[in-house]
Amino acid sequence: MLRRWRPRWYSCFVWCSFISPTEEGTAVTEARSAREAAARALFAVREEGAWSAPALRRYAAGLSARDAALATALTGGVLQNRAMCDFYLAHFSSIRLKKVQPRILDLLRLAVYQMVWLDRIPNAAAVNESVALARSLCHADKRTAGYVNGVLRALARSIDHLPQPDCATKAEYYSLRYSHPQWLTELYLEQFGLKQTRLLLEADNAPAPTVLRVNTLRAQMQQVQDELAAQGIRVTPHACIPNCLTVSGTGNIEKLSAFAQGRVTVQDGASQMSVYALDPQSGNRVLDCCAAPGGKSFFIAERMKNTGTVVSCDVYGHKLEKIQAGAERLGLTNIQTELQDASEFRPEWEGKFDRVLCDVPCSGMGIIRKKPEIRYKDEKELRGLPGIQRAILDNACRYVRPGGILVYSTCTLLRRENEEIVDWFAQTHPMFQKTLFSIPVCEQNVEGSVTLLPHIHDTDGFFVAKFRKMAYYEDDPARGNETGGNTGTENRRACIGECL
Ligand SMILES: C[S@@+](CC[C@H](N)C(=O)[O-])C[C@H]1O[C@@H](n2cnc3c(N)ncnc32)[C@H](O)[C@@H]1O
Repeated sequence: MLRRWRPRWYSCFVWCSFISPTEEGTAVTEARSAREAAARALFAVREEGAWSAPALRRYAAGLSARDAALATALTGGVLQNRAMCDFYLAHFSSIRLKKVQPRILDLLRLAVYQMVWLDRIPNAAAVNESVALARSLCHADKRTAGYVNGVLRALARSIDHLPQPDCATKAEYYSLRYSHPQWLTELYLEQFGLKQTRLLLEADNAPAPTVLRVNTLRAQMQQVQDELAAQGIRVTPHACIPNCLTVSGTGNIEKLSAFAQGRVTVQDGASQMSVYALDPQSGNRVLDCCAAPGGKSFFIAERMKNTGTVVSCDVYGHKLEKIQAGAERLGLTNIQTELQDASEFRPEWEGKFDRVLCDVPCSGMGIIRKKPEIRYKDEKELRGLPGIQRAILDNACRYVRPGGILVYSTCTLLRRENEEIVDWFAQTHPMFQKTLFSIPVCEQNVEGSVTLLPHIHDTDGFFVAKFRKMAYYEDDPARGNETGGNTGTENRRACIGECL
């Protein structure tokens, strides 16, 4: 029997309020109850591929804070336990789940989650509400409503002796128990082994901390901490990352004066680590080639004390507006946005940047804690990512000046998008050497690359690799060919072999 979890209202609310300030939704019908908001959000995730957090923000807009928190808990709970919900439903349903209307199945899951995982909601309320929602949101006829009622009442009668999973393999069991797709569980087992995989999957279904990074150009950490505490927000300095506060009970962060007036940015610790690895210096010229919505560009610009230039690119024009709005809010004038495909060469940028950050598009499997629906993305659609990542890295490395720094990062944990990419890069670009670096969340120095894990570092799952481009001898004839891209062994022999 699974442990019956108490709803964690408080963490759920934090999760709800984590919504990126730049994510916008279109006008939609506001729900009249927490369960309706949750149901509509689940429909939007499955039918439109929407992110649950902004969908919820839209549907729960007219609800009280308490009901909005319940809607968040229900939506997150179903997404985190969908496979287990289906396992129970399959046991009590007379119809194969594949044959059940998808929206009806969402409503059944919503009820099962309340009945099995939450202990403050009476089973009868969960059943009746789902039947009512089947009528109001799915126009269920008498037969369908009877089916929903029948399945859920049968489950309610067996609530204290529910069936147990009986799986042939660990991958199958973990996949079911933690509701992660089997392909992902298998890859994790291969990469991390049994114990670490279990801890990782568990962490993926746990609430994530909300980290605010203080904009030290505008305020000191203590000042912001006092300001937030005075507003009744639970706030503590981050255990190891400088100028960061871990907060809860914030409500909508965008509405806080500290946020609106640019004293803080919401940024997970992991995301900050690629900037620590990049180590931008005052006066540098930095290229952030996949920059939107801009979190890392902002931190780079702040670390450069608003000097030098950060060229922040994205392939989508509308996303550049988000970077511009964020820079304005934070008072950063050294950010310049450019619409640019990072895999297409800009000759005038060749060798012109002190630092280049490739925070590439990725499968996002490291941020399942914050976006639980990511796990349900179609694996086939993710297979093209390594090709895109290689093309971006292969091109962007050409912009690094000799002696300059190149950082590659992703918010995923899949080896094919991380280690395999940087190993390929190191082999095919001998001008670039993996470099030792230190970051606040790791006690030891990092040798070339690091994978951050939610259950170990209490950050998003993240990967960072750092390279330095070697320089040539002044009198070397090969110097004219210092593109860094596809440099051959001949050129490598001509390198100083040491970083400037
Ligand atoms: C992981 S996100 C970057 C997050 C960003 N660095 C931050 O910290 O806010 C990847 C970004 O790359 C952009 N992107 C995807 N393909 C790209 C390409 N070929 N060239 C440039 N940007 C691209 C996406 O639009 C997305 O905004």
